[in-house]
Amino acid sequence: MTETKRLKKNDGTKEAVSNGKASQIPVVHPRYSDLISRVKNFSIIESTLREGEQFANAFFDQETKIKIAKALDEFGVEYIEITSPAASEQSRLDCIAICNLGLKAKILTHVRCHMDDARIAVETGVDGLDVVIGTSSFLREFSHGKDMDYIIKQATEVIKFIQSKGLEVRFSSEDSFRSDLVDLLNLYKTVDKLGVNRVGIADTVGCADPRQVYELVRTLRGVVSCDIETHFHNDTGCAIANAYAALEAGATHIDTSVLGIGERNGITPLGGLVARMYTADREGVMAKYKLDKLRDVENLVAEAVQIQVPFNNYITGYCAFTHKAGIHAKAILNNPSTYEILDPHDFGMTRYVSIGHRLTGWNAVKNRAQQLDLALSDAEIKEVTQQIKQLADIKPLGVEEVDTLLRKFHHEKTSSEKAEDD
Ligand SMILES: CC(=O)SCCNC(=O)CCNC(=O)[C@H](O)C(C)(C)COP(=O)(O)OP(=O)(O)OC[C@H]1O[C@@H](n2cnc3c(N)ncnc32)[C@H](O)[C@@H]1OP(=O)(O)O
Ligand SMILES: O=C(O)CCC(=O)C(=O)O
Ligand SMILES: [Zn+2]
Repeated sequence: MTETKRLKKNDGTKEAVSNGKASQIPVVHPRYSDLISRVKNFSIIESTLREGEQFANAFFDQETKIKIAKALDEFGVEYIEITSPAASEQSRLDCIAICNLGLKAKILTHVRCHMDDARIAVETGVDGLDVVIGTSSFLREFSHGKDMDYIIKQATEVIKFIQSKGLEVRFSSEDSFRSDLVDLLNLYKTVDKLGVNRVGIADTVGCADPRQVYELVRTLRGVVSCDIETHFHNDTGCAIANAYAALEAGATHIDTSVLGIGERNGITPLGGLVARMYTADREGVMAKYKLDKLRDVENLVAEAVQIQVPFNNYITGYCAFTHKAGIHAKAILNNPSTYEILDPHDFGMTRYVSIGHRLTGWNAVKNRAQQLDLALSDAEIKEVTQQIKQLADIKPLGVEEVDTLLRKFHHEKTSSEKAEDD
């Protein structure tokens, strides 16, 4: 495997070169440039320590929670959301411990729309409470059994109580996309008038698509004056696209978790959201977040919940910046922007051009020979490429095997040239 070395200038792109590593990032503008878009001005509510604790494998002891909270803070997320202190005594103690860390990120806890939970939560030292209650007919009937009038009454009491403690309050409807729109807007209008900091929309079952998200958030944007938080489950693979659509429509806050962990198959992953937002506003995202810390926080969480970082993970997956086919390899070696929208170096990652397989082309082999300082003509490189392909038709070769073959080939060529000269 080989780091790219050669560069060619390509007009119309920005070029940055260091140690043979080139990045030519095309300037990609968000599709919607209208004034309500918050694509360039959003905050992350990082919920690994709340939604993430709902992941099947998650058991976070206090030490682990603290490590994760510190790593998220270091990365630069604006908010860290933690499990309700009403869940258990240890959850309450952990909540207090995290509040006492003095992190830059604001600490929120997530509670049912219930005075019992709110009373416990306001005593923990959090900066704010994320209050939630189901509004779809499914949840009204089968979860809490309350009608909309009751929800409004309960919400009013809980919100006023939290405000009386001087804390930030967000009010959210669970299962928003299967809730009645009139009910929903009526509820949000009421809580907006009460002066909540944010209202939240949650795609609790992962049923929404980006167009539905855009329409609902845009409608809501016209109805409330407070900030709008959004939360997307990934059951049907739309969690990142939905988050982006929400921002385009004027949402201000996006919920994430590291590697997307959460109930069932989880929510918008932090890394995936960052990848998406970077393509829309590279400078803004690089200024807000320490992108080279992403891998550390993902490794930390992966270890804590005993999973592997998926091979195709956004940014940090082991092959996220590996280029294999000959056509790709040639172009990448000339200009990485040909097949990369993310510059690996911005994330502390490295690009690889994989050789030693039957899809290898002579340009990639030439690059490797140059790295090994083996002077070979183009014709010779093409000859040895055929040898590599023949062997790789039987089984792929490791980089060491390719190197050995190249060295041997070079040695034979130079020895025979020398013999001819003598
Ligand atoms: C979509 C989401 O992810 S929302 C966040 C989910 N998070 C959690 O559930 C946090 C962890 N949960 C827990 O530890 C427990 O469920 C607790 C402490 C919150 C409640 O525990 P229990 O009192 O034993 O109740 P249980 O979990 O069986 O049922 C939930 C109760 O909350 C009620 N409820 C459910 N949602 C809400 C809500 N948003 N607001 C108010 N009450 C609610 C239900 O009606 C039920 O009440 P019941 O005791 O009268 O039947
Ligand atoms: O509080 C919220 O907005 C979201 C709650 C939640 O996890 C969900 O609805 O999936
Ligand atoms: Zn959720």
